Amino acid sequence: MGRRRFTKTRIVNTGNVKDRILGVVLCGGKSSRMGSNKSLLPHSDGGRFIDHAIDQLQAVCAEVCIAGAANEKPVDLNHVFLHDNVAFQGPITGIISALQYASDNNFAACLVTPVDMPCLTHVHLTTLKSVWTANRVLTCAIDETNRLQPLIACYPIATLPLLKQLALSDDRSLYRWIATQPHQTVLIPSDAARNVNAPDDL
Ligand SMILES: Nc1nc2c(ncn2[C@@H]2O[C@H](COP(=O)(O)OP(=O)(O)OP(=O)(O)O)[C@@H](O)[C@H]2O)c(=O)[nH]1
Repeated sequence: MGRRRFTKTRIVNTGNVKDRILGVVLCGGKSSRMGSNKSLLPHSDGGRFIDHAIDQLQAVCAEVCIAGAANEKPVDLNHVFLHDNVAFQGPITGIISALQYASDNNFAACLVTPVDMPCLTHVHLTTLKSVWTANRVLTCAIDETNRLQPLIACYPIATLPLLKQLALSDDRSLYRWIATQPHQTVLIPSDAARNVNAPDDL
């Protein structure tokens, strides 16, 4: 009798390709509290944080890219890597680069996730995507404490000029900005939105 081979379950892209959503993993920043690049931390599923984030987005998006600083690109990944045009200006820089790339390549929106939320899965992203698809307005996760999670969100291409303006303004808070915009929210468990910032969070 032959030995049974166990292979990692492949997540199938069940999304409608016509939706043309670009998945974006935000992996820039200083990781100063962690003291090392959070993208490369080992995930309990066997890969690294960045592999986990890519896998989850790949399940729901037509294409996945990575947005970060030039020196952060893991050499083994073939995904499009969008370099921040200004270093360490926060995640808004990565979202703007991704929306620009999405606009140039005929995508309708960017589904953004941070690299440092290891419990966020394609199940949450599928819900976010279906709510986006229903109305096609800025769609942002909220956790169980009712807090907006701007780094788990679907940004339509039309938000690109607005975000460019925001990046130049005195208050660059995505959190406060989204609250002023037409948007819809999707409830996700607080555990899914728990981010890992420091070694003690692991
Ligand atoms: N592309 C890009 N992503 C960023 C940038 N700053 C933070 N991020 C990402 O946004 C998410 C939240 O980052 P934070 O925890 O606020 O910041 P950090 O730089 O990772 O960590 P600290 O230095 O400890 O604050 C993570 O996925 C980061 O990789 C940036 O300047 N550019």
